[in-house]
Amino acid sequence: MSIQFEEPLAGSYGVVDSFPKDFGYGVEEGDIEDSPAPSDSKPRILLMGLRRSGKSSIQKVVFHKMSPNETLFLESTNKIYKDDISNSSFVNFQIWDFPGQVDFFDPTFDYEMIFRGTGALIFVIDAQDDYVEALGRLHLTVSRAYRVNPEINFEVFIHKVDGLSDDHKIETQRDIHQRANDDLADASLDKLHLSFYLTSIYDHSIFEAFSKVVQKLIPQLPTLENLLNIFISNSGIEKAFLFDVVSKIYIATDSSPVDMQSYELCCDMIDVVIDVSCIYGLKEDGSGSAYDKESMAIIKLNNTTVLYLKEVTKFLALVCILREESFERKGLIDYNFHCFRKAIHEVFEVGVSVQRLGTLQPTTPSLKALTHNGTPRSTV
Ligand SMILES: Nc1nc2c(ncn2[C@@H]2O[C@H](COP(=O)(O)OP(=O)(O)OP(=O)(O)O)[C@@H](O)[C@H]2O)c(=O)[nH]1
Repeated sequence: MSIQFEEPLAGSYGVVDSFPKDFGYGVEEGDIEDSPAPSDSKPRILLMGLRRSGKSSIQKVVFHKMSPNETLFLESTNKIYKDDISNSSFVNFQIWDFPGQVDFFDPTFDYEMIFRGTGALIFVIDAQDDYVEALGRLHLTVSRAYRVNPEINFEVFIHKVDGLSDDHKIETQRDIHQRANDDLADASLDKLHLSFYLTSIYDHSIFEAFSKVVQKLIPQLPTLENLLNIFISNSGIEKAFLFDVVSKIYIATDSSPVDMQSYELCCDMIDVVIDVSCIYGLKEDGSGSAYDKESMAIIKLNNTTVLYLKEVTKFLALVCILREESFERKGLIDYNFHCFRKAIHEVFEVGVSVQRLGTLQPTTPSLKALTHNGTPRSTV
């Protein structure tokens, strides 16, 4: 495997650990609050579930580069933990990690206000534990939330599946799916749609699941998908992902199916590029950024596959997989990329200026007027 980095590499040696975990991408350290401030207008993703189901671990691993083993030492959350993920002009949301024992009957817990501004509610179920109690909690939570705000996307993470065999995973998913939907049908809540994902922090499944949750909250998704389709079909590329570099969640991909291996390969490429850049790319005094306008890398694998990464915006990178033969027309690919990048910037600029005009606030109601594939739907 030959690796060709075109990142300007300064001669300094740094230590990866010295690299700030959020590397200046605007992710603020979370603040701990007793009660949420009503002025919070950013769309919210809520992480709920029983104690020790893995909520804080998910948040730390996906958004703060914590290694899965370190989560063993996480202490139990006993207040709502708000994490501002302002990592791009349109993926601009907050994650609220709830303590396991949220009590809906506690008068100080203003769940109506919380659910009203929520884009997605992720309910985490520990698949290695007996999940009967979790299912009861799931039903109580989603039915309450749905009554307050029927536009919330309800996402169920069947979590910690690393401990289960493949057969057991499928059986657990089927069983949880069946029981949760039966409970909803009994309560005449058939319109409430739950999406299920099998997840673990020990592999890429948690990033994949989070990618899908976030994509549903991006109004520009159909435009991004279209741009990616046009780009790959004119450049002989097999698969392209638009990645949020900090979290490694992909905010869009072309419309060909995603296979887990390609996604993992692209995630690994981001890790390699950022790590090498941190060690060799920063200035001697440690200043500079591991990811900037000049960031790009080409990795040729021994199976005639080429990986191609380029900076799109401060937060986003395009990562593509293509055959060696197609890469012979690198000039064409670079030119098409230039046009693609320009188009993406225009999409963002329009988004920002529309927000400035006040016609589209990044609040849940406008985000919710979308179907799962991002196309507009009439509100219920
Ligand atoms: N095997 C396995 N263990 C996990 C996974 N995710 C989290 N854990 C472990 O589950 C335990 C509880 O994780 P937390 O993230 O603290 O759980 P929590 O839901 O935030 O707990 P509370 O703060 O008490 O509500 C930790 O020991 C984690 O290491 C996973 O995907 N697989």
